[in-house]
Amino acid sequence: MSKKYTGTWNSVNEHEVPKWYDGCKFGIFIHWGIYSVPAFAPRTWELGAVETNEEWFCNNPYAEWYYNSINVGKGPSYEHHIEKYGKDFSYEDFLPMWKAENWQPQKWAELFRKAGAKYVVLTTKHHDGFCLYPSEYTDFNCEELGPKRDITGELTDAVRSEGLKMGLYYSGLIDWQFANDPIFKEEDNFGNACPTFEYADYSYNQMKELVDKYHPSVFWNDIGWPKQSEHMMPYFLAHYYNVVEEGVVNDRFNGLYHDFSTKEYKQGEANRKEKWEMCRGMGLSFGYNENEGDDQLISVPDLIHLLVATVSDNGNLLLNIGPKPDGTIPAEQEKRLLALGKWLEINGEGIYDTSCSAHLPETAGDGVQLFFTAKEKDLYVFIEGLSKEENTVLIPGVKGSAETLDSTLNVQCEETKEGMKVRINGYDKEKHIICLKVKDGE
Ligand SMILES: C[C@@H]1N[C@H](CNC(=O)c2cc3ccccc3o2)[C@@H](O)[C@H](O)[C@@H]1O
Repeated sequence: MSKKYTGTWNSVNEHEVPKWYDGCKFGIFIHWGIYSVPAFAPRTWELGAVETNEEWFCNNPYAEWYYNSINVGKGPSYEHHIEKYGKDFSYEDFLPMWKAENWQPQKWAELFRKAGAKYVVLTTKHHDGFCLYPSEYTDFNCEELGPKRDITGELTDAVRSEGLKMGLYYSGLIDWQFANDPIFKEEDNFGNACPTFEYADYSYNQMKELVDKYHPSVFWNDIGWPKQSEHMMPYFLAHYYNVVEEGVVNDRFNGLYHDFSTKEYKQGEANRKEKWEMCRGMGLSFGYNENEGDDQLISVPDLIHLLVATVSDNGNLLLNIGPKPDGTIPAEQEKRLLALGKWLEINGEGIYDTSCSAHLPETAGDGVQLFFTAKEKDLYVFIEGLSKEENTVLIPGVKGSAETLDSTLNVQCEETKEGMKVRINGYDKEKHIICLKVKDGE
């Protein structure tokens, strides 16, 4: 019998992070919207690498911020818009160009499964206020306009038919249909956006209709929660957990509450003592950016490193894809998803359903890095930075014997007083990071 929550902080604070979320480790984020039509942003910085001041907002690398990037009236996106579309072409004029004519949600869901992802998070309403579902509270939605399909409903069905969990993203505190002054600095962004009770009611009702219509396993709120409805938060959470027993929420509700904390590119702190999630695009943008071709996206080795380093530190990786307006996924993004899936087919036992090991990451000499995960008493050792076919690596403080998850590798172990010395034969760089299993090694 599932617990019943009441609309009090005491009640909802009893909620625990469900095991499924911790065990999944890898999800797919999807930013798809009107902004996918212009698909333009300058390639500047990773969030968190520089101050989010006027220079950031006038050279925003996030293509999904196109509305604001032209609204600020200066910078590369503004100039691009004037040159390519002209001063009189509005953001909403892109809507008829978003046809999703080649969109096959089942193909997306199959690709996410092959990538080794276990959950998906789709933008249902980003900052531009356009809803990717038939909301009862606005006609500015994708059933009435643009694709003229229930994108959220169709993708939710496809994702669940492939055995993955479905999560929904909602821009809780920025909605340029309600407040569209150009944003030049953080304070405009988080503190003063949408300061009306009308918006607080609207967003509360939309968040509830998303829960009631789609029963999302993850409610991924962004930016913040309207101050005028902060007192309603326990009621929202109680309703969500009563309707979706396995539900989880992130930490972007004005710091009032979270099941898991988040990082975004270089912004945010991760504390391995609590569950956290890293989200980022494959380039510098979440929305599709035509300026980001194969050479500008994160490499496969760096992607595998990011997943291993995140999971070994008690995190999940929520990796974003930015689809094209016709509903196809850019080939350079698909290529990386399939490469990650191939690696996980061999090494996933050391990733999925593991917990943080007592062993901290460390270097093992010759540029070799070690990362650890655990599954009950078993220890998994990830070895990064091998370069030769034959390698000897010392794993400090680890006893017993190890087997490799990659059956094409040959591993011999020797116990020394410093730890386990392993000889690895058959390595090649296409294997990237390898994983050893040490029975009862944790
Ligand atoms: C997933 C991305 N989120 C961006 C907004 N980011 C945040 O609100 C944010 C980033 C962040 C990092 C650490 C802790 C909290 C945080 O909040 C949002 O502006 C982007 O367009 C994209 O949707």
